[in-house]
Amino acid sequence: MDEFQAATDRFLSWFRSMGGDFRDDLLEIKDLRSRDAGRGIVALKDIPEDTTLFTIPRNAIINVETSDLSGKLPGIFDQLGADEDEDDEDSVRQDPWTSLILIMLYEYLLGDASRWKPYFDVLPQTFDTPLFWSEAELKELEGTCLTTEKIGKQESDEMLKSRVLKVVKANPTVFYPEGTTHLSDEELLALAHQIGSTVMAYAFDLDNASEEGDDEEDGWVEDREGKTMLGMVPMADILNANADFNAHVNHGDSLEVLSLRSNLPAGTEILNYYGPLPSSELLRRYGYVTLEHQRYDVVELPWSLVASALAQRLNITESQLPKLEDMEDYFIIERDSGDPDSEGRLTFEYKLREISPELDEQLTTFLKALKKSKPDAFLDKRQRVEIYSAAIKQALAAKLAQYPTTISANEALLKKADMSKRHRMAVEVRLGEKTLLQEAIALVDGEAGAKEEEEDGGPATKKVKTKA
Ligand SMILES: C[S@@+](CC[C@H](N)C(=O)[O-])C[C@H]1O[C@@H](n2cnc3c(N)ncnc32)[C@H](O)[C@@H]1O
Repeated sequence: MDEFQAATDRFLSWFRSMGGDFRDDLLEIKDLRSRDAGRGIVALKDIPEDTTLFTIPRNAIINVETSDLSGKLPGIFDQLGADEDEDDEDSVRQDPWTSLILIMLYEYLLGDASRWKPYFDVLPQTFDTPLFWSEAELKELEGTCLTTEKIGKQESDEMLKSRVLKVVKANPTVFYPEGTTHLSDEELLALAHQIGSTVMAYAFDLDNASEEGDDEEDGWVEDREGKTMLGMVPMADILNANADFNAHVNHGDSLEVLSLRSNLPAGTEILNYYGPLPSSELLRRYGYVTLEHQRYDVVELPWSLVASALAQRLNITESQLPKLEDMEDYFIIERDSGDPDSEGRLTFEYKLREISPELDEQLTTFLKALKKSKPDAFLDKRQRVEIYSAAIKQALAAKLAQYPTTISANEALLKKADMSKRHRMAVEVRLGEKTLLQEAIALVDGEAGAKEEEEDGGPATKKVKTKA
């Protein structure tokens, strides 16, 4: 038996010793590394709807309530969520994130003495999230929503140093068991990143036991800025996830994972749901992409591209364009993708129905202001409509040109067998965004034609609103 399987077996016995229930008559934890999916849980038999697949007692969860660290450093966790005290130089403000990272660091450094050691042995040590990509790998994401700022390496370095490392270094006797070697700053930061990334991809937002029945978002962390309690939930986090999913986590006295579908055939992977995330965000948080998430892809169109297209169309310099208050810098373009059905299936026919209501509003206001400040900028409504469509189309084309390769080059790349996982994922993110941009250009062309007909007194196409 290889070490991977041995670690899985130790984890399963430990899970049971903590009071966890796992239906091994129905399920198995499988090695899915051949398809880059780590461990996952697969049905051994056909499973009917609403079957409880496994149950996790709350004492098996790692969080502020179960780890001894909160008893050892009460001051740190008592002020969870409180505002930073500017006058107190020693005060280090913690949020649900940083407190869970501290707790995980503490338990990890305890080694064999941690109650959760067999669980740590099945958690990952390497990640494919862009935070860990080389400069050359990151270059493949050029043009996409995953900007350096969004990936946030510098920001997370600073956050970990000021809130996590500071606490560890101030309390060495708490974090380092007797006789263990203290880590250098560099080693500690690397470990904090590893743990931070585990929390990002594995932690659950824990509903309070008393709020039973409130199962919105299946308990997965959705609002990472919020003040809710985060926890690591062994076994529930062995589940992989997709936009098309078939299981659901119920938060009660214990956490229960239930099947969602009227029938889950033997051999099916049990899948959780991380929410309607675009490929870029799935990659940023979890380090993978899937075909099913592509419907949720988004593009960020900068206003600067629209403004420079306008200036070019009107034959004026950008500095001659009006300056309005409260201008948006970016506009999100996304399809109307609907929601998965009650069994987690993607039955809704997704479609791009409008470019962006916010861009429409800003551009319309902008063109009105332009007409006021430069009455000869365009003659009539028809010309304004033409300029409106042409500027958006030109901005979309300019955005399309910001990606390193064309759609056909991307498609050819994806047919190559020898691409690295990270390169392939970057190409898929790029391709998804470019496909959406092409749909957007086609939509503008269609709408421009319809508007011209409307101006000429012909039939008008009714604009359909996208989801709220
Ligand atoms: C909560 S864990 C799931 C268990 C994980 N497979 C493991 O072996 O520990 C989330 C991580 O699993 C992987 N993952 C989840 N769903 C996946 C999927 N549908 N395809 C590929 N990898 C997936 C990603 O690496 C993600 O960061």
